[in-house]
Amino acid sequence: MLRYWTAGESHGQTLLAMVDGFPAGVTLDTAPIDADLKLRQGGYGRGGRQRIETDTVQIRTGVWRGESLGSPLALEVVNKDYKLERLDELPRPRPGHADLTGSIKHLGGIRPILERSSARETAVRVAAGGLAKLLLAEFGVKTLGYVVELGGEKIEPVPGSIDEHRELRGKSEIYALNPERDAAIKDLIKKTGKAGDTLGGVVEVRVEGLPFGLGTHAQWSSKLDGKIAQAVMAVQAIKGVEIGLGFEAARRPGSQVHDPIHFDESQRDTANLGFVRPTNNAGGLEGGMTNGQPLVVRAAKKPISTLAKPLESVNLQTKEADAASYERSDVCAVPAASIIVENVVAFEIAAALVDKFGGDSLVEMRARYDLFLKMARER
Ligand SMILES: Cc1cc2nc3c(=O)[nH]c(=O)nc-3n(C[C@H](O)[C@H](O)[C@H](O)COP(=O)(O)O)c2cc1C
Ligand SMILES: C=C(O[C@@H]1CC(C(=O)O)=C[C@@H](OP(=O)(O)O)[C@H]1O)C(=O)O
Repeated sequence: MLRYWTAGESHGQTLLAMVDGFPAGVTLDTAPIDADLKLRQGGYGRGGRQRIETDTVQIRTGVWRGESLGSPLALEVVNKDYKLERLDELPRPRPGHADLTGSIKHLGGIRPILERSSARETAVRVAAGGLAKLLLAEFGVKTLGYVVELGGEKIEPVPGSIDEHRELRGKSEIYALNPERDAAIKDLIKKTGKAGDTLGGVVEVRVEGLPFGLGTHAQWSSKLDGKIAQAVMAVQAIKGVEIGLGFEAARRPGSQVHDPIHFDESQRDTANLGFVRPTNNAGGLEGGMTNGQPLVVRAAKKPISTLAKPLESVNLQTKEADAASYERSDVCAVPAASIIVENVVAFEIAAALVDKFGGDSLVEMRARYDLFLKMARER
């Protein structure tokens, strides 16, 4: 079973992800993981913290001569802005953040809560997802996350392959796939920030090259749609998850939702085994299993809760009305969220791949993957 946990405070010494169940024999190149970490720090609208940090991953355990050992991996991203001595401070709780509820739940202060609830922790979730993507790449699986809506403005991707789209995302400061929209959306973020406010948006993740049958129909807790929904909803500030048509499917008759099944002999040797679908409204998942089509997941991110023009709050000692605390903050982190959501989805897919094909070693996984494709084609 491939799984991970994270540890670390936003302004603590370091952030850690412990990854368990990762197969032996995978070449662990940290360059693509560092590239993801850099993207996660970027995107137009990020605040002052990102000028302090330069995130890179160190793989502390589970690696020998550049290859995974099949033992647990400890991934580390060190914080530069280390200042935990401020744990005793008592800021005013920010509406929308974990401050008020966390401090009551733990019968303590706000700072210990904000230190751990902070999305700084997503640096090591992205690192764990980046590691998972190294495994996925061995099986020809490609992932991409990008922004499709920001501040209520839809940003329709221009047509293109996943590789062309990766290039487009690389050139966009808002990580969208429509270069004509960048300037206006950046302007919107700038104006909103100047007004002391913040913006949310919608990100989409596409995954291509998936074989049939990752996940299962047989047990609720192992259905891949459920696993993906949990991983994505557990990203800070994500408030909704859709797979394929998502909520729109509820508004249409069945004939305009379900994807007809055709067979194309020329695609028999690809991951879809020749079963092609003229539409992909299911977003690549039927019955909790991948169905040979691209996976399409969308996530709604709420606006940042820390406002430069703070909302009403309460002084927790005097219980008197006072403005919520503000030091510094992102104005918009939707582009960063597209990378985070991509990587948490990638981890769940890698976990499902390990479940299906065995996670002891890459060579065994490959042999079992090839055997499965052969048996599925010949059945
Ligand atoms: C990439 C990213 C950056 C974030 N930056 C901030 C920030 O600068 N200030 C803030 O108040 N919230 C920020 N958030 C959101 C909070 O972490 C989040 O709203 C909070 O932990 C409460 O959790 P919830 O929104 O999931 O209920 C960010 C979220 C993400 C994904
Ligand atoms: C540090 C990161 O994001 C942080 C997420 C965050 C929050 O409340 O979630 C609050 C801010 O922290 P700070 O008060 O130190 O500026 C963000 O910068 C990061 O993503 O690397």
